[in-house]
Amino acid sequence: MTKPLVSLDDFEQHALRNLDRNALDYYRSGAQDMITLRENQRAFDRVFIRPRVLRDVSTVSLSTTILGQHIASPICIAPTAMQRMAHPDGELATARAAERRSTCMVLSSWSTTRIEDVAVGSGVKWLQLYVYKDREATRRLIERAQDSGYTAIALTVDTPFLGRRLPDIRNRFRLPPHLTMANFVDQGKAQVGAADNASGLAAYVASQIDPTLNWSHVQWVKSVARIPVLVKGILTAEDARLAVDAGVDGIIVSNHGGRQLDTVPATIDVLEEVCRAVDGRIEVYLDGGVRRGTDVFKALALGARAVFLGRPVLWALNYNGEDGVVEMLDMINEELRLAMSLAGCISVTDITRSHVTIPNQPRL
Ligand SMILES: Cc1cc2nc3c(=O)[nH]c(=O)nc-3n(C[C@H](O)[C@H](O)[C@H](O)COP(=O)(O)O)c2cc1C
Ligand SMILES: CCCCCCC(=O)C(=O)O
Repeated sequence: MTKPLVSLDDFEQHALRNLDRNALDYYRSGAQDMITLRENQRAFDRVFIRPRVLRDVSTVSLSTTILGQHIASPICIAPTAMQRMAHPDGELATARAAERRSTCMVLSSWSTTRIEDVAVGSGVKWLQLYVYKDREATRRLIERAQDSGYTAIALTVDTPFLGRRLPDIRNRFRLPPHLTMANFVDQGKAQVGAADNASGLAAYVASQIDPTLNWSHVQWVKSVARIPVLVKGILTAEDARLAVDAGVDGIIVSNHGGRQLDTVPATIDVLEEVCRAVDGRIEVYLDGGVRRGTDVFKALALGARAVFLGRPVLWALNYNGEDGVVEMLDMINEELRLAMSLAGCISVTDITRSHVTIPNQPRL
């Protein structure tokens, strides 16, 4: 008899046995020594919950809103590239699972399924954006997303160059030839082939992505988009203030899952700093290392409106496609519901700073 999966880590263990080396290493790795990658998860263990008791938790609701749109839970899906390496149904399966659980999915610019094909059903969808050297190609992505019903653009700001991911260099990472970066098929930018002594991805980024990325690009994206624009990849109070000044609609506190600059802090360690700088003027979200309902609870207590899951979605896709992602979302949502119940919170707005403590850390 097969053992039931009981935690998000079990989905990863399945993928470790099941995925080919090229895809597994690409999905799993972080940059350089992977210090930030490990910290993202470990840092949650240094935050402790201060539960309140005797508060009638017979009915607990996880529902909330992001940018004014209703979602059933503050656990959403981060953009991850090339999901059809994990399962043949790739991004379409993820979108259907997100819709079944009434949560938000952010589609990567680098999806292996077209923006229009993922725009199925009525689920909340945002498009993650990379700024190409070819500005018209970038403009077309924004326009295609808004024409297809996506309700926000998440501009990734931490990737003017690709982080150095050693396993991908060793493997000479390439996108399997039966797959494409589907949004770019008509523009000759859809293949990521093997490169000599390098990750094919790093070579692609160096040739296509605009390394001059700066705040004027944020203004440009805002001028093209008729939908809200967020910045993904903010880690400091200084940049959070600049983001508010730039008029963006939200910030995703993210270190790209530890895949860009190694040794930057864990996201949960900088969340409060960013939230204080923002001071409620726009919504702040977090991704990176969220694997438990208690992690979600801690992020909400420290100021996040919602959190986004990256790798767990890929492991769940690989495990069982759309149903696998639903199973994974149900698991972490039930963990959150239990954490809220045992901490005396019946709605996400009940979760406050007073529900967590970080021993040995001076309060900001
Ligand atoms: C395989 C993989 C691909 C990713 N692709 C993208 C991407 O295309 N765009 C982006 O902004 N972030 C991308 N990310 C970063 C995620 O959006 C997110 O920041 C990160 O995975 C969160 O950390 P977690 O994996 O620990 O949950 C990717 C992450 C992984 C693991
Ligand atoms: C412009 C950088 C592209 C990176 C592609 C996907 C990604 O974000 C990753 O982490 O891998």
